[in-house]
Amino acid sequence: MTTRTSTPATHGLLGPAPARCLVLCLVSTAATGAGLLLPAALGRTLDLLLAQAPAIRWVLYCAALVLLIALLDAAETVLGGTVDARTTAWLRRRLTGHVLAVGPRATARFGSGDLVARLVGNAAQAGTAPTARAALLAALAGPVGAVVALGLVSPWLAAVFLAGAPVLALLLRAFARDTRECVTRYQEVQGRIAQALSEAVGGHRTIRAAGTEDRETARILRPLPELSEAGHRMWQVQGRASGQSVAVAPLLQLGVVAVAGVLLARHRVTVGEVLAASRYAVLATGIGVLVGQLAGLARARAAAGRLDEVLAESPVGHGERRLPPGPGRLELRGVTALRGGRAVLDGVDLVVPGGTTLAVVGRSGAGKSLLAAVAGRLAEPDAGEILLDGVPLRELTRDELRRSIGYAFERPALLGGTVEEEIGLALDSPSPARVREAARTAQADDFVRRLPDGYDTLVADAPRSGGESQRLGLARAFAHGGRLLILDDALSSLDTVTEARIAEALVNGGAGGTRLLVAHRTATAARADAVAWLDGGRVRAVGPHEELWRAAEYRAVFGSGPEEADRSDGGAVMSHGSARRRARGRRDEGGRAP
Ligand SMILES: Nc1ncnc2c1ncn2[C@@H]1O[C@H](COP(=O)(O)OP(=O)(O)OP(=O)(O)O)[C@@H](O)[C@H]1O
Repeated sequence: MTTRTSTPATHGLLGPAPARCLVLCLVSTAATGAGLLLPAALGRTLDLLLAQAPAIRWVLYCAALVLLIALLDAAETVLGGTVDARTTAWLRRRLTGHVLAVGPRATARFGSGDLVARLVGNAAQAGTAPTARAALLAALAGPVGAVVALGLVSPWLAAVFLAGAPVLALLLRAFARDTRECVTRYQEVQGRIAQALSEAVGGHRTIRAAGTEDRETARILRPLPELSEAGHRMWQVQGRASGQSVAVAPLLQLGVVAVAGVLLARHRVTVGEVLAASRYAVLATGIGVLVGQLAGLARARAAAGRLDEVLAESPVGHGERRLPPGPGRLELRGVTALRGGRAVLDGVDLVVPGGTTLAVVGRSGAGKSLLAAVAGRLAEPDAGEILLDGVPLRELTRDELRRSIGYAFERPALLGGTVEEEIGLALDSPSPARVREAARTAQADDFVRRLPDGYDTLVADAPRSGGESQRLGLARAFAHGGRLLILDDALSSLDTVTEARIAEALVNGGAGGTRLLVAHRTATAARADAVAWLDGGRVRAVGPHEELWRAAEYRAVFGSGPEEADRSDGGAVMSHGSARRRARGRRDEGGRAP
């Protein structure tokens, strides 16, 4: 079985565009190098001018260096921007693909709002990591080069600086640690706010209906004080580091210049070298630049850490096998699925012969939807096996699995594009004829034709009721045409006439293959070849609906009391064969509950 392993979001030190990042490092370091040459050139020029020697060449050198620094800075800005953009795009692509490969587990663990915050905000921050590293490298090269240059002017000058350097190093270390802590907290609180906001946006009708807008606003923004505290702490840490550096750096610069003055008095250095030394002392103590770069890197690394948490969720693995030719026989062997610490499905054994329809019924919470999810590998069982035509689903390739099993849900997600594209979503090259045929089977053709642009109407511009959305979802499942079709309560919003027509088309082969229907209506159960009665996560009985109907507890699943059962013997309680015949002749009765 193949599983993808996750590599960190930061993708090594150079990110996903290593060549560009390397060029950026070189350009940044070259700019720093040019900045280091400038004081030496200025000192030399000053010495020549003081000695009234020809200095034009050195003046030109200085001008060329200034021009070079400006050009390198510009190149650094452009390269940095493109590396940031490419890295961010790469991270977003990778994260999006990973979240979809992990499936509902990712949303269950992080929440959709928090995931969006990570994909949008944190990916952009983490995308700056390679440039932040390059900038820090160049920023470090400045002080290191400046100390070397001081040593070249006079070892005494370097010694003065190095005596005070440990204090600066300690300051930077404490700053990096504190910044990482508060930035991580800040981003985590932002994620919580995003999560609460996404819940509120999803439930805005409920909030409006309950008139709890103010309470909801307060709930979304409840973490604001925490966010503010983390933000203030961030500024405090930065301010303290800058303040301390302001106190320490000038003392070191003063020390260097004082020693340079003494050396000048003893004719050990020239006036130009004193000028150069004073500039190198400023460069060597350039902690302010380092503070900024370190803060940027801390933000990027904290954000990358949040992306790594998502990447650590392992995606669903798939096998290498394909299905042999077959009718679509579905078999569940000892399937157990635990949710919230309890067995929602408990040792389920079930066989759906190829080409037949099985209705799954049971009280609310009996585990029907989980069974439907597990049967098509939208969810994983904790024990047991699910086989399609004798092959365990987990051994199938992803494409084979999705090609073979179609789904329709109670509330289908319509993902954008036109109605035509939506119905043909699962097909590589959906033909208009197939899309229209599926829409007709799903009783969706009429209302789609009435849309402003018919099948070319954008889903977002297609006003539709819950039942119409359900029919589009059904059309999508019918167009799919796999050997197994799973309908999880996908007829629940339809009027009884429409439901009867679709159910009729389903069981009479309009959709082909084997069908597993989660059903709440007796009429649907009556049409199926067999019914699996699920009770507390176990299969209580499997048989034709009219046989099961004799049990009062089975009738109670549909909310039918004994009197209703007595009245029902000419209604939905009939052999599935007779149900089909009746449905064909008197479709308007198809959905009537007994
Ligand atoms: N991720 C989960 N964590 C905890 N419990 C869960 C989870 N998913 C499902 N359950 C529980 O499993 C039980 C079965 O859920 P399921 O949706 O399969 O029921 P159902 O039979 O389809 O119900 P209904 O007819 O109301 O749709 C429920 O009690 C539900 O709360």
